[in-house]
Amino acid sequence: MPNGSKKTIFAHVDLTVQSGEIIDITGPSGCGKSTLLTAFARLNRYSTGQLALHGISAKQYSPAKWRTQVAYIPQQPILIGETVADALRMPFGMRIRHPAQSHAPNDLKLEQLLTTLGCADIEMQRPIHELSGGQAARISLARTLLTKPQVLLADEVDAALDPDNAYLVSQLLQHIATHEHVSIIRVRHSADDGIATRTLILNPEGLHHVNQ
Ligand SMILES: Nc1ncnc2c1ncn2[C@@H]1O[C@H](COP(=O)(O)OP(=O)(O)OP(=O)(O)O)[C@@H](O)[C@H]1O
Repeated sequence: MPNGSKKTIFAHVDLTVQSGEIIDITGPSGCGKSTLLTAFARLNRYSTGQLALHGISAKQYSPAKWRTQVAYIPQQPILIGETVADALRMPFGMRIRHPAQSHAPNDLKLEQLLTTLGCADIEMQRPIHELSGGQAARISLARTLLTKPQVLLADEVDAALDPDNAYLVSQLLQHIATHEHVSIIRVRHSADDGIATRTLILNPEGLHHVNQ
């Protein structure tokens, strides 16, 4: 707050997520959904609480190591480099890497990944500034998947997409959850796309079930 005072947006959030689950978090604008996802990713310095992955406390991880396992994907994809291939390989040039990232994948491997993920329509040498919003969103997801996170935090990643591209992104997320056993937590405002295993609503008292 401007005068230095503090305001609690929500409290008492208690959430356990299984491998391969897709959890949707909804709630009115400003209730703290993005704040919650950034807290899970240890990107929010104002949040307090306890996080663990497979029972191992987040305190055992450096923030950077934690984020290789618990990856936050913002609504607006940030792709770095000139081509799709550059953007996909970007994490492999970073100083802090997951062991799975020690070798940058070659072109063949990247092409196989894009095909597997239903992104074969996006050529590897395509300049990233020529990608549509939907294509950029899918490349952003593919890049994150290459680093083999265990949890994906997707912050309204389909909000700005047309129905066809939103459908492709939703299919991609379902594929990741089913075949890679990645746990996915999505913040969404859009209509139910049928892939969530649970939908939770965030309010000042915590997370509550909407369905089931
Ligand atoms: N850096 C900040 N400084 C002060 N207040 C902030 C900051 N970031 C967010 N807030 C406040 O925290 C609250 C939660 O914001 P957050 O973006 O998490 O909400 P949200 O539920 O994701 O909203 P939306 O659905 O509109 O994206 C809001 O009241 C917002 O004004």
